[in-house]
Amino acid sequence: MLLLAAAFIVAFVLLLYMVSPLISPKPLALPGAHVVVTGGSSGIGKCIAIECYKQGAFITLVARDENKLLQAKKEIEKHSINDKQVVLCISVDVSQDYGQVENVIKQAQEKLGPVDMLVNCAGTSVSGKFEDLEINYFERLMNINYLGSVYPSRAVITTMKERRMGRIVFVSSQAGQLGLFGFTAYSSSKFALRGLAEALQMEVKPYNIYITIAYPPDTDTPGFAEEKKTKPLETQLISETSSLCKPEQVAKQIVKDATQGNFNSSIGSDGYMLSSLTCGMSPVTSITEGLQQIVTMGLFRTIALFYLGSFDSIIRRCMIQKAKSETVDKTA
Ligand SMILES: NC(=O)C1=CN([C@@H]2O[C@H](COP(=O)(O)OP(=O)(O)OC[C@H]3O[C@@H](n4cnc5c(N)ncnc54)[C@H](OP(=O)(O)O)[C@@H]3O)[C@@H](O)[C@H]2O)C=CC1
Ligand SMILES: CCCCCCCCCCCCCCCC(=O)[C@@H](N)CO
Repeated sequence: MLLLAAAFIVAFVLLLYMVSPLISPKPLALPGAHVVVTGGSSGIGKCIAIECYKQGAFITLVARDENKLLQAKKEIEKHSINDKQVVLCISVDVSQDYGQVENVIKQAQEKLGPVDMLVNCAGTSVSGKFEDLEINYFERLMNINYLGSVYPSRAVITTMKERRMGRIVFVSSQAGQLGLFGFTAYSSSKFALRGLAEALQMEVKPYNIYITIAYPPDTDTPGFAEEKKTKPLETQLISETSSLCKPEQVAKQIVKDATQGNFNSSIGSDGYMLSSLTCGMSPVTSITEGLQQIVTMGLFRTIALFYLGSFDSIIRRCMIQKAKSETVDKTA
């Protein structure tokens, strides 16, 4: 009986591997490709642009501040591998007006040809307790992190579908896989990207277009330095569970996953566990990935329960600490 079950499982796995070419996309060749990176003037976005440029791509950088854009352009151009490569800069706020964003994409396509890969990396974060966050932050983060990814994607999708090729990357966050203390506004805007990515992937897969959603942990960037200034202690302590990454490292992983057409892009062992644990109904891009999810889910849920327990105790300890220092203040 046991033997029969084992034989059945082996046959099943073999069958899966036989159909695997059907679900594994052909990698995108970066040499000569046109890659648009929003938020390409700083941090992770800039490193993604450098990584693509090093592999021979033509780059369009999109962000608001023109000086930062020019600075980044100079830095990226140091990594050229041939004298035909171009870095184009366009200044626009991706979160404001769809018409503006559509124009910018048109300009970029006129100069450097149709977009082969769009990386939506413009984004920002604010942390604080739900009742302390100014109410307009909830709108602002949705505008920048969510709509700021919808607009550029919407502007490139028709041409991608016509050409039967393309890649679109959304940069979410580990805080887009689990909601955590201090991130009521940020986490929701990053979770929204997951819904967008899944729905869009289902629509565009028959057109040979592949979507990647990346979930980086804390990454050492100018944006992160800014965020640290106002981060609640609880958020900081919980976030430290996951290690601090270098933007170059995160960028390399994202570019690799995007060119290969992987739906999920994560980094590190906690990134791997989180992605496996939260895979839900997201598409798989390889049989190995699917099998790993099936086998590890129960184990990772068990580990997750311990993490959740430790997060609760961090929050409780912070509360006690605060209460203590308040009574000291009163008696002083
Ligand atoms: N660093 C981290 O710890 C992590 C970051 N992430 C995500 O990665 C992405 C990049 O983060 P990071 O590199 O730290 O960020 P940075 O703050 O270093 O860079 C953000 C980039 O986005 C641009 N940008 C911001 N708002 C807009 C806008 N409205 N329109 C156009 N461009 C805009 C900025 O340029 P300008 O201001 O000139 O417009 C800049 O180029 C974000 O989406 C972030 O949420 C995810 C997980 C962890
Ligand atoms: C099996 C289960 C494993 C569980 C591991 C849990 C790890 C949780 C850490 C959450 C870190 C959130 C980082 C957000 C980074 C970010 O987006 C901001 N820095 C934006 O600037």
